[in-house]
Amino acid sequence: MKPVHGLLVMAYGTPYKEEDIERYYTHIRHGRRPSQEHIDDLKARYKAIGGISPLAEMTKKQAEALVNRLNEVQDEVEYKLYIGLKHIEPFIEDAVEQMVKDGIQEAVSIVLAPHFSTFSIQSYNGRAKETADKLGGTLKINSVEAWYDEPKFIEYWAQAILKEFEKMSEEEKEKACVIVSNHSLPEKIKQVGDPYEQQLFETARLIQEKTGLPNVEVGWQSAGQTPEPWLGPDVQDLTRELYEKKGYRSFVYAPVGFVTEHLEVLYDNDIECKNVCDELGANYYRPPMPNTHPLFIDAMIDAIFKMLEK
Ligand SMILES: CC1=C(CCC(=O)O)c2cc3nc(cc4[nH]c(cc5[nH]c(cc1n2)c(C)c5CCC(=O)O)c(CCC(=O)O)c4C)C(CCC(=O)O)=C3C
Ligand SMILES: [Fe+2]
Repeated sequence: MKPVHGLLVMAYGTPYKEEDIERYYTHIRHGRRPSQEHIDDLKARYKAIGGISPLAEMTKKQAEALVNRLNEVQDEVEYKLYIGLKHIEPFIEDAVEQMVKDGIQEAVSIVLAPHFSTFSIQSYNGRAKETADKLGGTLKINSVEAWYDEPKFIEYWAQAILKEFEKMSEEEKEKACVIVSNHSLPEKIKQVGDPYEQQLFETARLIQEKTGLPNVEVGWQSAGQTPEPWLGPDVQDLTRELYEKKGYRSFVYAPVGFVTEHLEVLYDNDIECKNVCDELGANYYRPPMPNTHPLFIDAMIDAIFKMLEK
């Protein structure tokens, strides 16, 4: 009999129905209830993308694709899937507790976000390990930290971006640029040597190398509503600036820090960035997100094996 190990797949989580929005937002704000105005604003954004986000469903599909593939490509261990979410049930703690209850002694964990940050990946992995320790330390979790430079991940985006360029005439291509982006974070992360910003630059560099496209820019999106400075330039401001200063007339948005068509992509890119393009009279393109694309699933599989071999 093969030993059974856990595969802990962690993701952000999303409200399952409208009534969940308030407690979900409160959890994101570390238990501080957002103002009614902020809640109404968030409700309106979910409404604008069709009521709820496809994220819950897609996280499940991605996690299932990952465990199936992991059990297909190796024969030594039987991996059992556990899903743990950051801001809604099943929480990361629930998933780890279930693994311990099931008698799992070893697990691999991966977050469905490519870039490491103390704000994101570190807090996911930290919560998982703390829970395992609290429950007696019988469960060892080996965590993948980042996979922003995995060749198959870059290949996915390169192919997806080039497919958008195929829709353009030669003339349009000359005035087109790619905007590679990730979720903004407070600028103060740089003071603790957080690699988040550099990792996005590296993803963009690798995509540029793979596609051979001349115009690749980096931006940040979906910044929070606080007075402190956030990483910039914001993708909307950047679009205006590139239109004016570099004369670009077509924009291909690649929000590579995300892996699914969810709120930040369907609203912040497909509505807000599209509005800026419409206003400028520029063309808007946004390739499909990785979702369960085999190249994407295999990129995470490669990251898991590299981590286990270390
Ligand atoms: C780094 C990062 C990622 C990427 C890495 C990862 O995936 O972990 C990410 C992803 C996501 N963020 C998401 C949703 C939200 N994030 C918020 C707010 C915030 N995110 C932050 C950071 C991140 N977030 C921060 C520092 C805040 C401000 C908190 C504050 O106010 O102090 C808010 C509050 C309202 C607003 O600000 O828009 C919402 C609704 C969804 C789900 C979308 C859906 O449901 O489809 C996803 C995938
Ligand atoms: Fe967020």
